[in-house]
Amino acid sequence: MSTVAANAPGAVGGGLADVAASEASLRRFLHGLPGVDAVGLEARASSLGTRSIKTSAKAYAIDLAISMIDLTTLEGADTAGKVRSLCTKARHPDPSDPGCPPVAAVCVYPDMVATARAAVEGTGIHVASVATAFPSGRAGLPVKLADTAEAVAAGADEIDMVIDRGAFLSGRYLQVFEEIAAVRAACRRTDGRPDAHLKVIFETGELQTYDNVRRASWLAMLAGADFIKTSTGKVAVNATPPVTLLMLEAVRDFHAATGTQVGVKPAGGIRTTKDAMKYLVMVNETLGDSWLSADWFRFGASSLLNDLLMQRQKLTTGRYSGPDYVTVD
Ligand SMILES: O=C[C@H](O)COP(=O)(O)O
Repeated sequence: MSTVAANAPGAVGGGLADVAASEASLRRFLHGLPGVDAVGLEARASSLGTRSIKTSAKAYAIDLAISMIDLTTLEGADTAGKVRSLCTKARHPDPSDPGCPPVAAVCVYPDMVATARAAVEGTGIHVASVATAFPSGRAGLPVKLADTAEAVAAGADEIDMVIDRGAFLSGRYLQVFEEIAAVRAACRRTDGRPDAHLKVIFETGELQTYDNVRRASWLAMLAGADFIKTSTGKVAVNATPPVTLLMLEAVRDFHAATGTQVGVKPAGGIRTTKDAMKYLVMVNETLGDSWLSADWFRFGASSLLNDLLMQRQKLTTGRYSGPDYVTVD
């Protein structure tokens, strides 16, 4: 068992269920996690990024990466037409090749969920929606729960919530825990359809330290997150390999301590096939095969799909078709 898992109360008989019994116990637990060795973490992330994937392994990895994309549009200027065209692309990323897999999900604002739902109905592609006053998280809990409920009622399969970074950085961990648990409860449905899955976004570019990323990961998983997600894509620093590796390791340790499997979604700024391959190597090396599917790993990205399609075409035909081959986002 890893150092973190060995340090977890569940692993030493204390019971993880009691960790959030009070602000003091939650703080004691989160601050009792081992400090992150930044040099070691960055070296590990960098060495995993040098692995080369070629030929048939590359073809497999490109299709896997496509199938793991949450194809995203999160702009103030989004229209129903733009969302419908995103959904068309999500269903048939390469219209000339029926063998090209669809993406995992489309990710939109809550008011666009109904449009997206209608456009992907029956395809198996999920509709994900950002909620809880995305991207800042600056609203009271009733507003955040209404935001979530609107998206779930309109047919979202997945909710991507942002944490209150102000509360987290002020050390009000129980408030963040309770907010996540309340949003998790708002993801439930009473009409027999499966509950929406909850992805918890940390906005790691605002969390200041690797130690905080490790604490946020454990906090979110303890509160019931189905996935932990790095970023909104709306700040200067979004997903990075070291931060994602740290979150993968937290997921591994949480699984060792509790038996619960949690997914990971790096998001923001992932634009090239080369980058996507690095992330897949990290998942494989840290968590293994069981996480190498869209059920447990996603890329949150608006333009990565285009580069994957260009590389896919290159492998199939031996030449690049150029950016005009893929549809403009
Ligand atoms: O969650 C996904 C991000 O908002 C997309 O970011 P991106 O446009 O940098 O790919």
